[in-house]
Amino acid sequence: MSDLVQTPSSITITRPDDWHLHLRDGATLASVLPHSARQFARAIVMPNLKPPVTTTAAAVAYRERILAALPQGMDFEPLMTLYLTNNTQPDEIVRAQESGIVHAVKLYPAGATTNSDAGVTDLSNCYKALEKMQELGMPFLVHGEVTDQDIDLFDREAVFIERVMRPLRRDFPALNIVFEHITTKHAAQYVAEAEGPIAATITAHHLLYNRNDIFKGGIRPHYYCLPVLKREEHRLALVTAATSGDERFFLGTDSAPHAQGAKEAACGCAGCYTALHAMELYAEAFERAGALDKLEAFASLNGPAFYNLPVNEGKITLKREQWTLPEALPLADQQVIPLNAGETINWKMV
Ligand SMILES: NC(=O)N[C@@H](CC(=O)O)C(=O)O
Ligand SMILES: [Zn+2]
Ligand SMILES: [Zn+2]
Repeated sequence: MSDLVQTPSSITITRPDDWHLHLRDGATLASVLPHSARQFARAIVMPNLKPPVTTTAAAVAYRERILAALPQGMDFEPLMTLYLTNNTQPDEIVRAQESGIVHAVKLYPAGATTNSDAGVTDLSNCYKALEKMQELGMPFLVHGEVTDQDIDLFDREAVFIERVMRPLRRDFPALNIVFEHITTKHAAQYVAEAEGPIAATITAHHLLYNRNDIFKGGIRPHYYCLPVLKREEHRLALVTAATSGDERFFLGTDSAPHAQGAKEAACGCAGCYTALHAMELYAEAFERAGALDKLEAFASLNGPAFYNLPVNEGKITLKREQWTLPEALPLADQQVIPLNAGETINWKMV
């Protein structure tokens, strides 16, 4: 008798959601939105536009632009977020909560990542707003990296846990927190073991790749994102967390479109574009871990439970079928190079 587990040729799960997505705005939004709307029923939409989405009024207007850009016949619900600044007032949190369309507030430590210049320089500036969020049950989404230039780039997430996350959670033990796009064994372990309301999103690329992939045969800018890919031991810890069934871990693609020229540059932007084929990449990662049976919890059930939203009604099917990704996709009047451009992958969403 063989103990080899046969991979199923297809898998059908509840329609998934993307709990961390960059849709941008204008013509770029129109280019990328159909990809996400095909893959996901809903998405937590990141507010790091230029200028950032710092008010409920701006979030309402942005949501309307997203819905206006949605092709006829597609069914997709954008879940809006506010960009926290040093000056965000508790009143703004109340307005956000009352709007019914803002589902979270996002922390960008100033200078940590793309369009974070208006971000928070010190969380102590935000304690009134955080108190209000805790009181109202408004989730706080955290880009968890310190920005000190004297901290090694690869250590910034682990240092953030000690310097920012622990004090934050000590001072606001009932605040609902999502540690966004975790990349280290330190973050995975911290989230799995912490007491109180905390969860984490994990991208497909952090489940599939490690930092060697950024430098395979030369520098590969399309594998550069923040937080940057880490060592293999960290990737393995993320796979263990995602496939554990622990409801604290759920799907967030962090698909982040940048024009080809902005990535293939002397100072290239951070962000991987996976909106076209995200579920296929997650299926690949879960299959390799022998855990396809855990994909539905991670992609479709754990996120709604954390955000206190209903689970989607529809289903999607992923087939074991090879297909080749395009070399490039239109992005406004330029193009975006998707992750895995020109490569053949093993799963296909029907
Ligand atoms: N992840 C990235 O590398 N980039 C994101 C910003 C972010 O999520 O930190 C972007 O907006 O391009
Ligand atoms: Zn981020
Ligand atoms: Zn992001």
